[in-house]
Amino acid sequence: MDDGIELNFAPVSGGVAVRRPAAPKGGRWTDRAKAKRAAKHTVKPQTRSQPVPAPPRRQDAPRPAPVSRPAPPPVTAPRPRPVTHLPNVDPKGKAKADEAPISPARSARATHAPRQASPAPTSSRHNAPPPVTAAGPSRLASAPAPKPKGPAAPQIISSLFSSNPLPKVVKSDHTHVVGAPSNAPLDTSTFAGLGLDPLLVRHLKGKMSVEKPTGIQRSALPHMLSTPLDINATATAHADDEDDEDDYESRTAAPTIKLEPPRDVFIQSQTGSGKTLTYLLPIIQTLLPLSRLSYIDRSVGTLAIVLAPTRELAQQISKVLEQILSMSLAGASDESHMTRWLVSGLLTGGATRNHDKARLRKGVPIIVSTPGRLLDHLQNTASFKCAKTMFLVLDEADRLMDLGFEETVQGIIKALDGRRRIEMAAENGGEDEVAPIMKWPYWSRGRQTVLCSATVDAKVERLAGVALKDPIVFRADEQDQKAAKPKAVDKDVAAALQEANAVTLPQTAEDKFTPPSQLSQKYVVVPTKLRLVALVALLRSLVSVSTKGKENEGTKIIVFLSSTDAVDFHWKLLGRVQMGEQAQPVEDEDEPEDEDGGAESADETEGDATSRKKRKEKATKSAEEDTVSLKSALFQSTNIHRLHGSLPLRTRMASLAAFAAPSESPSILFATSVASRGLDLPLVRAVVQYDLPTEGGANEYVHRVGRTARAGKGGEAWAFVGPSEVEWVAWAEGKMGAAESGKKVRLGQEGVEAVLKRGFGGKGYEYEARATEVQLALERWVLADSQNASLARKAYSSFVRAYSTHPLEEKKFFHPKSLHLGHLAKCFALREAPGALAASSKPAKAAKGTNAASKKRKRTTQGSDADDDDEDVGRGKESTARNETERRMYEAVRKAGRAIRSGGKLGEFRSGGGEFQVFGANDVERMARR
Ligand SMILES: Nc1ncnc2c1ncn2[C@@H]1O[C@H](COP(=O)(O)OP(=O)(O)OP(=O)(O)O)[C@@H](O)[C@H]1O
Repeated sequence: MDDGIELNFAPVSGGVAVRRPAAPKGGRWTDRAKAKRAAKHTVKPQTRSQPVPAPPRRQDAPRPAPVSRPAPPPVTAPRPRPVTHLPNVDPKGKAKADEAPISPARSARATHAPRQASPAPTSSRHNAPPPVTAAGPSRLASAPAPKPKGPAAPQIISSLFSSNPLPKVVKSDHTHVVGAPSNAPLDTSTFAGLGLDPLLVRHLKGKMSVEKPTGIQRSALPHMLSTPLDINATATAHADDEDDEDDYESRTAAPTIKLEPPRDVFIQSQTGSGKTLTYLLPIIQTLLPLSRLSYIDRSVGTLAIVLAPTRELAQQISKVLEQILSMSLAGASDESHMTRWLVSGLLTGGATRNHDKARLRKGVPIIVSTPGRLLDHLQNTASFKCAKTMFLVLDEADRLMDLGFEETVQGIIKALDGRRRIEMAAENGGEDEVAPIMKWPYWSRGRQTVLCSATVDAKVERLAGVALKDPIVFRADEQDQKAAKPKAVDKDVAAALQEANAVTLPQTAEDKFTPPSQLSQKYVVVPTKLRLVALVALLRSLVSVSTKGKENEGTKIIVFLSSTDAVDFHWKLLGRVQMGEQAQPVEDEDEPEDEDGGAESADETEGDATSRKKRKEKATKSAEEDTVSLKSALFQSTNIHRLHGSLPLRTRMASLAAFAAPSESPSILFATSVASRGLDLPLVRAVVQYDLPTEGGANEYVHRVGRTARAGKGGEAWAFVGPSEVEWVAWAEGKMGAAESGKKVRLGQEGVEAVLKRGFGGKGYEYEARATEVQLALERWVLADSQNASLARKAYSSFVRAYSTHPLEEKKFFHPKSLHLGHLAKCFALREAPGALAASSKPAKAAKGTNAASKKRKRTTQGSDADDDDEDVGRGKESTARNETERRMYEAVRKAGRAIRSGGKLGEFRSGGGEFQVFGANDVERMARR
């Protein structure tokens, strides 16, 4: 039957890989043949039109149970024709009417009357599954939960939409307003007026399009630029010695210059307000004049260190630094020659230490580093010269604390102090014993520590206490400047605070976490089982926003998830899913033997087969790890990227670079909180918090939304909120402070129905059929391959685990007991909750368990078909069941359509019927509560 539907999906690409395994060379031919086979399996075609028949050897000697792979789908099973066309969404978010697809299910939907509000409880994480079904509610109440295992057990799945109304937008007395940009450059001052060197002013304007300072720059720069090195005094000292025959002698004889040590600085300002330039410009301006001194070169060692909590952030800061350091030195007011000794270096975990050491030996005047790697070099690299360090910057202080770097930072400070003492002592005496060294004239200037954070909490104050001495506090706000400028605290108070090892910042409204005023913050209340399709719908409408006329400004969106497993899963799922007739047939795990390998495989033992399988899995994993972008059939010409801390460094960096690169096409980045702090990704138009932060509360929320609406630009933030989590919204609003005093931060609610309609288009309730088709396609993808299924289960388990780690204060919104595990499975494209959840849903203890304990757990769960390590068990049965289930589900949807039509009048629509409203999750829920 042809329903006249045409395909309109972006072709699915195999993804862009960073590197592919090289073709094997040399060695025995058998080794080469094996390697070739492994490589072939690595890059596997995504679909096959027909299952490949198993080799005869396997037919003769069938493998012992358990069955480790699904049987191919029954060829004769009547498969309803799926919707193969999702209309594109126009910039206003409406699907074009003439593109509206037609399918039996959909045409039924298109004619039904609006649904009545049902008195039945709304489907939510709190509530039991909706009881109203075509087959009657009694079935739900009385039917025992189906057993997940065994060929005879029918796989029971739920339809997405029930007769219960979707959560409505709640009318509120307060309005959500988008204000004037609060982190934009100001028109009222100039960099030159703040005391910035004309060379830097020219470079900022000409090469970086930075013309006017932002609020925090205007506030902090005058103080931070006010303690220049007295180069003339040094130069004079040397000029006096000019006649010295031995220049080296004159260098060692340089006088010590008395300098007022600059006060430490605490910079607190909104995300995207330009804190990076606020501390980098003074460092460069202070060190730049040293370029005029002929005896200064890289061998002077390190003079400034910037610490950032993550590799991505360190790399980003290093890039900004390089950009500034690349400025032209010609045309300086003082005509004396300047040398290019001021270079920067990046030290992060993941890079080779030997490479770092070689650079450190040469000397790196400005270092950007992650804390662990820096401390490592301080402790183990003798050639690391850092005694003269004049600046230490702790960027993203709150993240440094969250990631547990307090002790590392303390260690770094101690090590720097130690090196400084030793070198000063060596200069002051012992010239006879050791080789004479250059005398450093700036010891008296000391080391200035700068601490930056967009948000301040008790942990940050503690770090400030550890790292800062008598700090001066800078904020973008005028009022705060006044309070902070003279002296943050008087001497006695400072002494007391120092003793207490804490710095207390002046209490103002700013102590609340302040998001940029121009940011449009929205939330949508989504029933758990609709989460995945609602995400697809939202992303479809966001990427469809036209960026015509703006060259290389394709929309960029970041989606935050709670675990690395969830990131991997959603990236792969949405990047690889295929729609309609393209949909994935079940993959036959057993590849036909390669001709070359035939002779060898005749002797192959079970052990060989196992190791071959392992090799194959390893090769696949490695190729997967290297892939940085995928193209999805769900979002036209959109690149999909991912970022999390478990990816190899090269993939993390490549993913980030690919996402950040200017491009015509839209891009989506699935990320964990690793992307929440400090990352400055241009053109991020929207941030979607699909999983609300499990750590860091409102603070983390503000950092995440701060990835958009930067430096005065607009942006929107979306939060997915479960029906049982709605009170979180008011709580989060209460934690945030508005940039303009007297105002409150409000999140505006958008209806889930509106989101679905915008994303899937169509008239009336057509979006339901389209959402259902998308859901089924996603579920098919999961079931098509054991690795996909494993990924889905892991993501599911990790979600539950992460969910239970919400801090006590937030437990009232995010209690694991309120999770409806059956519905939750749906949003991981699983048709039922994985049985292993009983073990994995006691997260706190299980996750913290010892290795031995986890090994024991693994052992005890072996053989269970839900265990990740043993996922293949029973897959064949599962596969057969899924096809049968899918067929029945389509049939039920069709029947609903027929019933509506046959009455000759519009009937009340009930999506799905009978079994499709029944969930098999009760048992699992009970297990999870144990
Ligand atoms: N004066 C300025 N004029 C225009 N753009 C600026 C100015 N200062 C900084 N920017 C730009 O604003 C963006 C955000 O800057 P930056 O990353 O330093 O913000 P931040 O305050 O450190 O944010 P976060 O707290 O999120 O780390 C960058 O792209 C930067 O180039």
